[in-house]
Amino acid sequence: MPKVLVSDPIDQAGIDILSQVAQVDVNTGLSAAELVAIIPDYDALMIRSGTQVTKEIIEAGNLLKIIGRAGVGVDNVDVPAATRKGIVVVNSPEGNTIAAAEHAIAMMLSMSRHIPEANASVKSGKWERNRFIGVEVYKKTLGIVGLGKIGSHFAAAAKAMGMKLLAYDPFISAERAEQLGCRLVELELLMRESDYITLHIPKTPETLHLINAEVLSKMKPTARIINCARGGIIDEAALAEAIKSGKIAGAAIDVYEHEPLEADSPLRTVGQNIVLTPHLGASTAEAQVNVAIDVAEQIRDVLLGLPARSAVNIPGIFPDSIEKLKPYLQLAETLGNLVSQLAGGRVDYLNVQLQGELATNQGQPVVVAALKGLLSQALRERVNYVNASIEAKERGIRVVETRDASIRDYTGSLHLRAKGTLGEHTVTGAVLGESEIRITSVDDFPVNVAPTHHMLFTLHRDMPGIIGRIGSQLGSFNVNIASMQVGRKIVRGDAVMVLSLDDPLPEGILAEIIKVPGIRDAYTVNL
Ligand SMILES: NC(=O)c1ccc[n+]([C@@H]2O[C@H](COP(=O)([O-])OP(=O)(O)OC[C@H]3O[C@@H](n4cnc5c(N)ncnc54)[C@H](O)[C@@H]3O)[C@@H](O)[C@H]2O)c1
Ligand SMILES: O=C(O)[C@H](O)COP(=O)(O)O
Repeated sequence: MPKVLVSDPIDQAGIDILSQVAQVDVNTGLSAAELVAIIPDYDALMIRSGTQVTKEIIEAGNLLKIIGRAGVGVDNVDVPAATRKGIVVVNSPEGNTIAAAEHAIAMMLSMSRHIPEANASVKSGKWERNRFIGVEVYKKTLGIVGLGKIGSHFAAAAKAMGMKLLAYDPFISAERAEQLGCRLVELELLMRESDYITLHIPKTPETLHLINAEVLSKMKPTARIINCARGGIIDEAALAEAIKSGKIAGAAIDVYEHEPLEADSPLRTVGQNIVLTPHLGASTAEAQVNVAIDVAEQIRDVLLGLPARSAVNIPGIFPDSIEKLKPYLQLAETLGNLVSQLAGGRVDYLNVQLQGELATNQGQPVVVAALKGLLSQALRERVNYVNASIEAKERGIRVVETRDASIRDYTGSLHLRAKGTLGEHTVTGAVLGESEIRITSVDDFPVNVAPTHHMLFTLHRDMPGIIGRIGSQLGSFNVNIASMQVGRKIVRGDAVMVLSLDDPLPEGILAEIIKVPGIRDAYTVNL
């Protein structure tokens, strides 16, 4: 039974799903060294934002197949290191969207009406009505930085509260922003014109300290900023200084550059114009059930050998297309493996052509599958859908994807051309019915054969007696032929022979086959 380590608090709903297929160990609060020590025993790791999944932990995880982040942000996972090791990283992109947006809205209103201090004041026995005069958000301008899932939900609620909306998001079209009632502007204008600024962007090298002293200095002295996205997007020292010096009116912060927030953080000294919560954006009962189920299901699927629907490091495989593409991924992998053996291993060029109906599909997953097959002879089980592209790049394989929807020999077909130490070779394949894979051409000679474990391909002159001679040769080595097919373009010209064998070809027999008169070349292939 596979083993799953759960190293952050996860809702029981997720544990129950995992327990059906794995031994689940919940062990929270581990140090990095403790994790490095125990991770070699585990096939999967399930986390929230509390566990820093470093390169050292990933490298120690020799059985690890998947890291599941029960939430959105994967900035606490060294994703490149996981990709390199072929470990799929999944998250729950939508499970806590509403929770995070509602928390940001709550932070905006709390800060505007001094709710945290008023609450503390009443609980301490006071009745200070004049001390807590707030401001309204109605008719104020809200600047949303990052108009993705959470930013969009905030926009809808803010619009309903009568706010005017600006948005900065270089990856969103003006039309989309308009649909959400936002005017898309540059960051500087947003900082200058907004009364409230709310951040909903990922933490990346580009967004680290995006909101620094200079950017804060553009804000109105009456403006307030909310960060329920990620710590580190705002420079905390600069923020504390801007509020203390009256350059801006206040801030509401849920996330910090270092979590838990250090005891001596400058943010703790700002006083009443800042509202701080301990990373509670996703902490609702509903969101925790959503993310736990979402990620546990993906871990379960990957442990069962099925694809994950929200993998962050498998390029371009979208959940709704996985089912439809599955037989073509298998076809691409088989053809990649076949063409690499025909081309003699060390391939330096691969062209993947999607033909017919397949040409209208996402190409990237098919290309990745072809690369996985291509590299499988060299890397065996070390190559998978996660690291195939990186491994190919590192080996200097030039990969070109082309499409030709006009080729209609089959509903959809795939043509691979590879150049390696044995020259350039091509193979084509198609899927018949639901999932039957066929090799439909080899070096542009038409055939129609199902791939099998042990195969022999020959290039020969189409002349009488040659098939018999090959059959006798194989017979003399006690190799049984399961099926045989010849493909030719013209009578008595060149032809290919494709034989499926029940046994692997013994050492030395290929050299004998090549000696048969009329045989130009012969290749053994193990799929
Ligand atoms: N506080 C919490 O507990 C909590 C909960 C959930 C999510 N989050 C965080 O909220 C953030 C947003 O999550 P989401 O689900 O809306 O993500 P999302 O991917 O749907 O949206 C992010 C948006 O940011 C935009 N963006 C990326 N780089 C940008 C840049 N440099 N400048 C401006 N815009 C940029 C993207 O185009 C996208 O539209 C993430 O950082 C996530 O980790 C925090
Ligand atoms: O990115 C997220 O999903 C949030 O930051 C939530 O983090 P958490 O799971 O640790 O609450």
